[in-house]
Amino acid sequence: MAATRETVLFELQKVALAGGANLVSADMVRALNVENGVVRFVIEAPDAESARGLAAVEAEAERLLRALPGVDKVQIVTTAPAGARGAAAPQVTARSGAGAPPSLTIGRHPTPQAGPLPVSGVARILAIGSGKGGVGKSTLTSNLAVALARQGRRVGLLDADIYGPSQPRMLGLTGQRPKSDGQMIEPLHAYGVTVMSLGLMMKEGEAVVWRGPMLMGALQQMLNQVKWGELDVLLVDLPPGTGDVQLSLCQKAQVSGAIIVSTPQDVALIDARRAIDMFNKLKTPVLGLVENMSTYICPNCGHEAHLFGHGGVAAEAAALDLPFLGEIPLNIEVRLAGDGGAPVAAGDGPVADAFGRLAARLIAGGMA
Ligand SMILES: Nc1ncnc2c1ncn2[C@@H]1O[C@H](COP(=O)(O)OP(=O)(O)OP(=O)(O)O)[C@@H](O)[C@H]1O
Repeated sequence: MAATRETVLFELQKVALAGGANLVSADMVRALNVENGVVRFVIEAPDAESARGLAAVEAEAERLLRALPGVDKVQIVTTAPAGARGAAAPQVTARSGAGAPPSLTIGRHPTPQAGPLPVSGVARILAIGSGKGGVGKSTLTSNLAVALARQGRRVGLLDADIYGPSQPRMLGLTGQRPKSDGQMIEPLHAYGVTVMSLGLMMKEGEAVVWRGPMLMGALQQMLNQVKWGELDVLLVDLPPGTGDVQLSLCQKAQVSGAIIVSTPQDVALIDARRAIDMFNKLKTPVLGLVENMSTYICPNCGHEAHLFGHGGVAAEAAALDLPFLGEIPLNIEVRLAGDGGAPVAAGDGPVADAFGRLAARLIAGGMA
């Protein structure tokens, strides 16, 4: 029997932390990915000092997961957000991956730069963020990119979700490698979208263990050493939360705005608020909110249900005086299509239409 996200989370609930909480109840598990017998996730500690004290917790989590049937490999990265109490510098430690950056030229220290710069040939950069992991930010990014391309826009997608780069899989590019002449990288293309992902520069299953400055350098390279060509819009799929990548992107590139993805539950909305706060502090305009996993329509009987509630994100947008950009239904096709490397927005049907409407709204508003 294959391990699933649910069985993994069940095991992780058994990993106790000091003070009586566990890894799941303390909301420290990020970017959980269970695929082909490999379990990967990030433990996000509140600060570097706590991160250093989590070796026993990591070991216990690894022991429990390895005992699950169908699990061949477990990769855990422990991280603490930049600037958190006790963190002299952004900290990332890893159990696997041996600490070395990828052998390719990606992942170097940043070159000095006065302030945010435009990316040559790219008219707009849109950051797609979320406060919480697993709300469908990567799914939304790939499908929105495809929907925009279908409406005639020249679209690029940069997968900067270093903890769990999923765009190569979602866009059917697994196994393909971009070519590099040592100076510039030739991006890949899928469904009319120009694609680059840090995941494409790493060996399969390799955990990213770069520290803050290294990350900043890698992101700078992704922006400036990739042959993006002429683009109307470059979508950047950010990792969940409010960490180094968000900070680096907004410091290095002239980001036109951020779109925040959330599910309707209160707990996701609380985290979404944090993400909005961060973009405000970074002086990056928040262009609006999108509700994912909104209404569930039963494929058999057409009955509509609101598994995670409905309308929470629209209400939040109104409360924060931000535009509500649209909603994407919860639909099994979205997941199957993403897992199968053929985004649902590339086809026809109600979900593809929902992404089409979102794309049209952004184009009409001059955002894409
Ligand atoms: N509207 C939807 N309907 C059904 N399944 C969805 C929907 N949106 C996303 N999913 C599924 O939910 C899971 C998480 O989505 P995704 O990886 O896009 O989230 P994320 O926010 O990018 O997560 P991470 O924290 O890993 O970056 C995936 O299996 C995806 O296929």
